[in-house]
Order: sequence, then structure tokens, then C-alpha cells
Amino acid sequence: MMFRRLALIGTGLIGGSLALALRERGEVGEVVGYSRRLDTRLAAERLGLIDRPADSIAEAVAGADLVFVATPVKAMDAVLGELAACLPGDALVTDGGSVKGAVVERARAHLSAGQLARFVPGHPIAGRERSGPEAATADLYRGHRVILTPIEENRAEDVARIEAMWQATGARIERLEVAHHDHVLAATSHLPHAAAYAMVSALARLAERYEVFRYAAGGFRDFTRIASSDPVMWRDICLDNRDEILVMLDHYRAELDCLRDMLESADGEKIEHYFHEAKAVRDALYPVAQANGANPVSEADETGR
Ligand SMILES: NC(=O)c1ccc[n+]([C@@H]2O[C@H](COP(=O)([O-])OP(=O)(O)OC[C@H]3O[C@@H](n4cnc5c(N)ncnc54)[C@H](O)[C@@H]3O)[C@@H](O)[C@H]2O)c1
Ligand SMILES: O=C(O)C(=O)C[C@]1(C(=O)O)C=C[C@@H](O)C=C1
Repeated sequence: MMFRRLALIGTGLIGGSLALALRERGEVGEVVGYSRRLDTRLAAERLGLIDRPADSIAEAVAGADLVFVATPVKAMDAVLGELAACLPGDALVTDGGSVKGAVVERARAHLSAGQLARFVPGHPIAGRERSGPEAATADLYRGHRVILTPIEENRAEDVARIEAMWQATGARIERLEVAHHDHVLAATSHLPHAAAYAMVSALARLAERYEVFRYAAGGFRDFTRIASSDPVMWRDICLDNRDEILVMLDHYRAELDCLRDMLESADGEKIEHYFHEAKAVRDALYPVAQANGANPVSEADETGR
């Protein structure tokens, strides 16, 4: 058993799935959970994600040797501030936040030097458009990548323990430098979510929106599934990785303008070439991404909802 007591701060999809996976593998003795809302804590207990709910962060982390912070990234400011006052001396801390630079800044602002050394930032590249404790599953991370972004203060053996913890969930671990993580994820995750929200909004603002949504089919569903993701989580990600996402949005807008120009001039040859190029890139790269643990289609996709 790797850890005798795991404290979850945030008992939703990401925290709950880690707890389930570690319990299933027998790698954790007890799981104590704190989340801001009482009903979420009680749901996490009822669903077997945690052994017992705690009424405060201090109560949750008492006696813990591993603390996993899995709240929306902006809420981590207050969470890390509270943790600084109550973290047991031997506890390792890691997180699952989708942005790393802002989270590391928050950790540096709140934690003592000794606590910071034991904070190993991370990000599982696995998830879904549903959130909350009900969405958690033991196999969410199996076959997926988890990116660790160790900081210079970390000790190699602590990073190795967090790596081993994620390996136990079936994930494959990679390390990236903090700023590089935020640059890459702005492209692969944050831009697609922003584009999906914008696409749904564009259609929703049409006068004939009811008719449009009535006839929305597979293409609309595939493109916009992720616009059903949690708005608070995505507000926080957008604000925390604002500069990188602005660059990606400009880049995307330039492509839309380019396509618009081709269409305006009815240049069929150019349009076909443009689509050929994009198809070739996706056909070549997507199987690689899937083999690397890209998310399988969600249940919502499979059932056609
Ligand atoms: N959903 C995904 O696909 C996904 C994937 C990878 C990483 N992440 C990251 O993981 C983190 C958690 O996301 P999730 O999908 O599990 O969200 P979730 O909504 O399922 O769970 C969030 C939990 O945090 C709690 N919480 C919110 N504010 C809090 C506060 N101020 N103090 C204490 N608890 C608070 C909520 O009650 C809930 O238990 C986020 O930082 C997100 O960016 C999400
Ligand atoms: O599959 C999904 O629903 C996701 O959005 C998961 C996803 C992503 O791939 O962009 C979302 C946010 C993350 O931080 C990591 C993974």
C-alpha cells in the first residue's frame, strides 16, 4: 500500500476517480474527502468514493500522507492558503488542475519552503463533459497520459512517489516544464473547448435556433460535446491561461478568415486542397493520439444523446 490516508480536496470527477482507482488497486488505506458543498461530500461518501466526509480542509488532511487538490483552478488559491496552516509535516501534495503556471504561482504564494518542496503539480489528460461525484469512475485514467510538471523545489523521490501513484491508476506519466504544459494544453484542450462553446453560442443566437437544434446531427454532436463541460471549471481555465489561449484563438480566427476568403471567392480548388490537408493531418495523427490514450468516445456519444 502506497499511502495510508488520502485527503481529497474536491470530491468530483477528477478527485473521485483517483480515489476509486487507488482503492481498487489497494494502494490507499483510507480516503477522507472535503468539498465546499455538504451535499457533494455526502454524495461522494454514498457513492463509495470516500470513506468519510470532513467538515473542513484541516479535518480532511489531519493524519493524511497524500493530499490531492481537485477543485477548479481558481478555488485552489483559497485551498492552498488553508493547507499552509494545517498540512501534516510528512504529507505529499499534488493536484489535477488543467492549468499549471497559475497553480504553481498560488502554491509559491501560500506554502512554506518545506511545504512547497512536497507539492508536485500534475494534470491527468483524461476527463469528460460531465462533472461531480456521480461522474467519477475507477478506470478514468487507465491508458491515459498524466503530465507532471515538477518544480525546482521538489525532491526527486517525492516526484517519483507521485509518478508511481499515477502509474497505479493505469496512466502513463510524462513530465513537462510548467510553461510548456500551458502552451501545449492551450492548443490541444483549451482552444477546442473555447471553439465548442462559441459554436453552440453562434447557433443559439440564430432566430431559427429551435429549428437548427432540431436538425442538429452527428457533426454538431461531435464538435460540441465538450460545450456541456462545467462552466466554472472552464471560466477558471480560460482566465488562468488567458495569454496562451488568446494566441490560439487568434491563430484559429486566422484560419476561419482564410476559409471565409476562399469561400467568398468561390475557389473550389483551394477549398478542396485546404480540406485535403486538414484531413490528411487528422487521419495521420488521430490514431497516434488514440493509441496514446486520447479519450474514448463518451457514453453520451455512444448513445447518440
Ligand atoms: N473535467 C475534466 O475533464 C478535467 C480533466 C482534467 C483535469 N481537470 C481539472 O480537475 C479539477 C477538478 O475538475 P472536476 O472535473 O473534478 O470538477 P468537479 O466539479 O467534478 O469537482 C470539483 C470539486 O471541487 C469542489 N470545490 C469547488 N470549489 C471549491 C472550494 N472553493 N473549496 C473546496 N472544494 C471546492 C466541488 O464541490 C467538487 O467536489 C479542475 O481543476 C479541472 O481543471 C478536469
Ligand atoms: O474528454 C473530455 O471531455 C475532456 O474535455 C477532457 C480534457 C480534454 O481532453 O480537453 C479536458 C480538460 C482537461 O484538463 C483534460 C482533458
